Amino acid sequence: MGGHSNAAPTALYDHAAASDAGDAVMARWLQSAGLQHLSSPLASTRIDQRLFPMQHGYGAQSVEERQRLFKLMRNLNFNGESCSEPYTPTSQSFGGGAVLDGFYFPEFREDLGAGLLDLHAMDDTELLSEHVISEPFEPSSFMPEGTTVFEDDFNSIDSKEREADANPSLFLPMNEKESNTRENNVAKTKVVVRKRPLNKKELAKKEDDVVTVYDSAYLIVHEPKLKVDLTAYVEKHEFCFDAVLDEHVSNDEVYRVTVEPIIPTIFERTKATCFAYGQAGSGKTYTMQPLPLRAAGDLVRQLRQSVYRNQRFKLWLSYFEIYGGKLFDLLSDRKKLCMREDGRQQVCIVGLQEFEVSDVQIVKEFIEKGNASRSTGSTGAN
Ligand SMILES: Nc1ncnc2c1ncn2[C@@H]1O[C@H](COP(=O)(O)OP(=O)(O)OP(=O)(O)O)[C@@H](O)[C@H]1O
Repeated sequence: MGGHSNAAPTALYDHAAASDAGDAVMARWLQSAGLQHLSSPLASTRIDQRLFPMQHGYGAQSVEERQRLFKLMRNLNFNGESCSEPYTPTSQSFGGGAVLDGFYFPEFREDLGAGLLDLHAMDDTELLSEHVISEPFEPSSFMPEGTTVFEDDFNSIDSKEREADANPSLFLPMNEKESNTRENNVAKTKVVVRKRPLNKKELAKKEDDVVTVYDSAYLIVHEPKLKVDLTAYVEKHEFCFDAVLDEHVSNDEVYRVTVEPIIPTIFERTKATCFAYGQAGSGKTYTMQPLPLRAAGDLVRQLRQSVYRNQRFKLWLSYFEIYGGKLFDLLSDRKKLCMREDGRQQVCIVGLQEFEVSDVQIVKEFIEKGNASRSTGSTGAN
């Protein structure tokens, strides 16, 4: 419990004194983020009113001010969370760059904790993290030209940080924290959507093509709807992905956009996974089936390069199916296997047959053997 431990903390808590001290703390707290002009109206109101400046159009007005206030309040929540002590004015610390380090105000916490303003639920991206730099993400084309979300954020960095940024010796190279943050912002998942053409059945029924692809990254779903007076109208829903492939794109192009770019990463001891998701008949099998063989071709080619041959890299193949909640080895007469987690939380399939392969033709034979053992069924959709 530390230095503030006592048997009845609430009995020792002086509301009036804490309120005055709280106002002073509040003023310094706001000042630390350059929001001192908000402190006087806040100081004269009750704490629960302080929590709603944004909802009531009172207090922080500009986007920048709101972001700063949100950041401050979020810090408050984080710092308060680890502490269960009653408020003690003398223990406040405002040292260093941490805004409100050690600040803890039970009344404030209670109101925050009521779920009215769940700061933990907010995503960093919404708040424009201070260390996010526009790389490696491309600016969204939905943003008006010249808009830089980071500009606001840069302005919100306090003057000390700006001084540091202006000094090239401090600014370059990036410190470890910044470089880690930047690395963490690199997308590790790529989502690619493939539109399949209308099938014979859909064409025969003269069904509408409700998906339009544009710019290889966006699609619009046209949803037919009825107004209350039964007039028909179409609602458009726009979605953006890492890539969107239209109905004219070949399986080769799918490979080039999805799997080919991750082949080199495997040789850097990275795990790579490619999976398809979609409703029955949407084209998962059609899309996925050619990929492993194409990937094997590239992998075998890479393995033959002297740099990897010398490192004794090898290619192993296994093929299993999870069907009806059970796991079957497709290269071992559909032998039923168990999936377990080892002491290091690594998922293992106990007894799964693995074959070393060094030739694409052998890979092809294994894939064909496995395909023949797969469970298939048909539905109205496929
Ligand atoms: N891009 C495409 N171009 C041409 N035909 C396609 C395309 N995608 C899918 N098809 C055809 O649509 C039908 C359904 O595709 P597929 O079997 O791959 O769907 P699925 O998502 O695997 O279905 P299920 O989940 O039921 O197994 C197949 O006849 C397939 O040949």
